[in-house]
Amino acid sequence: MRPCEMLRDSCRADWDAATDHAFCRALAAGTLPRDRMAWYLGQDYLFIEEFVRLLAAAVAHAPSLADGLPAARFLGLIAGPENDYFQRSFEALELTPAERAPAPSAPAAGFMALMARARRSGRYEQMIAVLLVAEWSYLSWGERHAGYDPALPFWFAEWIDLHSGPGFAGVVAYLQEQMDGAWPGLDAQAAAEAAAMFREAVALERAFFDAAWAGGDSAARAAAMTETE
Ligand SMILES: Cc1ncc(CO)c(N)n1
Ligand SMILES: Cc1ncsc1CCO
Repeated sequence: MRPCEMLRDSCRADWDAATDHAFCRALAAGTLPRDRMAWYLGQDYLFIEEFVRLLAAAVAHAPSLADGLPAARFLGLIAGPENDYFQRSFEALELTPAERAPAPSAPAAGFMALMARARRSGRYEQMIAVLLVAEWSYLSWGERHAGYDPALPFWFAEWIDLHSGPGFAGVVAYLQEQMDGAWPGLDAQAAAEAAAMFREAVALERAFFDAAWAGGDSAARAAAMTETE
């Protein structure tokens, strides 16, 4: 089995929950309430900066130019069309200033910390582990919903487009190859650290969709109130 498949299978329950989530099913069906999409986009945009820094670090640490170029091209997609998607969606969904710059939820804060840790490790395989989870898990749900109703509003339709199709599948295949290529050269400790990062990232993907589906801050507030009652 490929190392990347072995990693995925080591956290299969979280993987399956993250890649076939009720949040994504509602998004693709067009039934996701506006407030939940606004919460999700506001939270997701909080860590695009850490993501860009991490991806740039992977480019810097790639073993060769050929290994780094696909990541460099993908960086252009995030900095361009994906960033534009966020700005247009913020406008169309009329996000308030508070919704645009929310306090990070626990999973969003967890992602920011994990991405910073992977970047600062200086270890290419740790960087690739976090990037691979982010993109592979999103391709897995995106492909599931690529046949959406063309009447879907653009803030749902383009989020699926960004995470499906041959171009994005190529990004994921590249990240899988980078992980598989690095794996045989790792000692036991380095392999264990990269695997732990992979699993932590998958658990965070699941927790992030759970929080977005539960209603984000309103659910968190309700839970906090119940706790203090
Ligand atoms: C939480 C999260 N994971 C993955 C992606 C796709 O890169 C995203 N936009 N947000
Ligand atoms: C926007 C964003 N949020 C978390 S990761 C990321 C970039 C990859 O889609």
